[in-house]
Amino acid sequence: MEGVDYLRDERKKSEFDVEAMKVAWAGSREAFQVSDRMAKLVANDPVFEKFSKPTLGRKEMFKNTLRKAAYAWKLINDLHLTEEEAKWLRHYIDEPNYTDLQWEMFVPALEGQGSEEQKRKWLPLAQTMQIIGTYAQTELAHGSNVQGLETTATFDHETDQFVIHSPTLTSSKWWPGGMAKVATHAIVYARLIIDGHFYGVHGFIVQLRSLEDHSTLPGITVGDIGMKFGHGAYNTMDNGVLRFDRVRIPRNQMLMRVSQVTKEGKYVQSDVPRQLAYGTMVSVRQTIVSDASKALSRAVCIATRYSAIRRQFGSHDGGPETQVIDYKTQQSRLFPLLASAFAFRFVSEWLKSLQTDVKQRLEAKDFSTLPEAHACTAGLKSLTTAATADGIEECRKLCGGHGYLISSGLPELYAYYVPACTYEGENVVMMLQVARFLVKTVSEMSYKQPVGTADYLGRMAPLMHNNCDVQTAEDWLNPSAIVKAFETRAVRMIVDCSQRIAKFENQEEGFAELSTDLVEASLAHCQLIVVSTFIQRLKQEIPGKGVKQSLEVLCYVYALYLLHKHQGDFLATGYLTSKQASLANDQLKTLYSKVRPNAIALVDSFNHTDHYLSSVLGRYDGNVYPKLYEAARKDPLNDSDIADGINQYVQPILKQKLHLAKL
Ligand SMILES: CCCCCCC/C=C/C(=O)SCCNC(=O)CCNC(=O)[C@H](O)C(C)(C)COP(=O)(O)OP(=O)(O)OC[C@H]1O[C@@H](n2cnc3c(N)ncnc32)[C@H](O)[C@@H]1OP(=O)(O)O
Ligand SMILES: Cc1cc2nc3c(=O)[nH]c(=O)nc-3n(C[C@H](O)[C@H](O)[C@H](O)COP(=O)(O)OP(=O)(O)OC[C@H]3O[C@@H](n4cnc5c(N)ncnc54)[C@H](O)[C@@H]3O)c2cc1C
Repeated sequence: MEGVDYLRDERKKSEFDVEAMKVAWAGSREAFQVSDRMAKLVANDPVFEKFSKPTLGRKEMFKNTLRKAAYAWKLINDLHLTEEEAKWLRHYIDEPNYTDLQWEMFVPALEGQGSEEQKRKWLPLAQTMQIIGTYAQTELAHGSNVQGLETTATFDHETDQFVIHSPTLTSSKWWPGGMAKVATHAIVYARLIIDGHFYGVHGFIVQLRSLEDHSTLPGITVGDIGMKFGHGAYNTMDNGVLRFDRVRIPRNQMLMRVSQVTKEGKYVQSDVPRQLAYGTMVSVRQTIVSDASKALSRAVCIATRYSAIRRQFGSHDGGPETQVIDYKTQQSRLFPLLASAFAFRFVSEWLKSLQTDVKQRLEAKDFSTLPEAHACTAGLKSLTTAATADGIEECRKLCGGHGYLISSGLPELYAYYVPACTYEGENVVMMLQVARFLVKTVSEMSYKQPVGTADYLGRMAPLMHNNCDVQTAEDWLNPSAIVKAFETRAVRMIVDCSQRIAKFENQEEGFAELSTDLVEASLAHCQLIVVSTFIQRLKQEIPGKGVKQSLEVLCYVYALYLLHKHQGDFLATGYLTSKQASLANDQLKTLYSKVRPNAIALVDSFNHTDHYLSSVLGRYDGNVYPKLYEAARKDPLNDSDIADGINQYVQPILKQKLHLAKL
């Protein structure tokens, strides 16, 4: 039998309706149809082929990406694609480029931080790509600490302008995507100075390049920061360095929704919280959570299909060897990742609805849920990107040696994905923001009832004293037993930290001293959110034969895998006995055997095209070995029998007339 037959047989084992599961994964039939249509559009268009990428040099690679982006823009216009369709189209092209910054950061920053007048002027230009923008916040010496940025924007009364300046080498803007070669404009974050007084960091719209000939404008020095991790991966993006030598911009190019500077040089703070100036980061963090499920599902799809095809050991009397997916160890590494992909998918949907709610409230000047939204996006960004980056690497290992080949799709995916742990808020720094929110919530509880994702903190008294009542492995197949375990673990970890911080005279010092424990407590809180969201999702109607049941199994896998992985926390906080933890692990193993027959159908439900996967190991048809051969044959080293350099450097060695005795 060949891989093709193995996958065909696997698909027959499925116990649920795959087409209905595709809809459950996508969120709705409409969402499925849009993403499916765009995936096929990209996969079937030769302009978007990506197999040649690993053999291209940086300049060719960059130019090729520009070509694809231009073609995509033409398609978007010619086919009158909706915003949603255009988003999916760009996603499936699968090459980081300047348009990511344009649509994910530049436009949202204008929308979220611009005044009505500014939006009227700048948004149409950006939305029609008459200007191309980037988000220039990070500097050589400061990324996480936004208030530490050094670039200055000094108000000049006489000319009614701001003077944007990079006073030091370390104030050079460093990292912004699309900035080195493409962007014509940037939203530059700089310290506002009026009459010698500092007014904190604000965003300013600054033109970098001529709209006539694309040359850099006077006072601007801009370039690329150099190659990044991996060969292809993020190197299609021109991350840039930028310096200003007293560049002047009109006063009305400071983003003025949150605060304004008048003609007289008066600083006016609107009646909105200053944190709204960080709003772009919050909205992108939500997108990053959604992207985590896409990247993880992609790696899991490759590793699962290949694990069903790959056979090692266990052959008796010349019979077939064991499919590696049947090894319990393979299942215990792979299936939690499969479950995590679904968990991240559902939590990202929930986070999106939370954001929509916050946006509506902000418009009505209700800022009460802003801290929670910040904590949720920061924490879930951190949790999902860390787990996805680790998960992709685990999938590579699950594919053995072939996983290390570029043609497996996994090394490129990993190199492309890992910076998500750093950009848009370094993961530990983000978890500390969650910790700040939790500690503050606990400290305010005597007069303010916690709500939303923190409401369980309001049930502190019972949660601090109850014990788990699970007695058999089956008892763990109970959503309320699971939620209670996760709530109790989180509450006890948070309260423990809060109590220890309270003993410090200086609370900030206490926070710093306990930061390692605080990060763990924040992770426990965020895991509770993911687990609860998965459980809540299952309470909704989910049509299709066996779909809900399969998702229930995955939900339990996700929760009990976390419980097993972090059993130290669960035991240390005293809620579980070691017997109960061990019963959870027994149940987990039973659940793996329920996932097993559905594994291939579950990864088919992601609806990933072969183009998107770009993996010989993850091919839908399972025709792995012949295609591995074919991909290898295409390597430039195989163009000729005698490679360049052999005659020059190898033959002379071979032809030496040295005698062994003389060596
Ligand atoms: C999917 C497409 C991908 C596109 C490509 C991605 C390209 C990448 C782009 C980038 O990376 S852009 C640069 C991103 N940079 C960051 O994310 C920087 C991270 N740092 C920060 O966000 C902040 O500086 C900080 C770490 C949150 C600290 O901020 P600051 O020092 O100003 O504040 P604090 O004094 O700590 O906090 C004050 C107060 O405000 C709360 N808060 C902080 N941020 C927010 C927010 N975004 N929304 C609401 N509230 C916020 C914070 O918790 C404090 O609250 P209290 O404790 O006072 O209640
Ligand atoms: C691929 C890529 C694309 C990017 N694109 C953009 C872009 O378009 N625009 C833009 O403006 N920026 C961009 N960035 C920059 C990115 O946002 C920053 O790198 C990120 O915010 C992290 O900041 P940093 O580099 O200063 O890390 P640092 O803060 O220097 O982190 C270094 C270490 O210090 C630790 N640390 C820092 N502060 C604390 C603390 N308070 N407590 C405990 N530990 C701490 C961190 O956990 C980390 O381990 C990009 C970065 C990458 C990698």
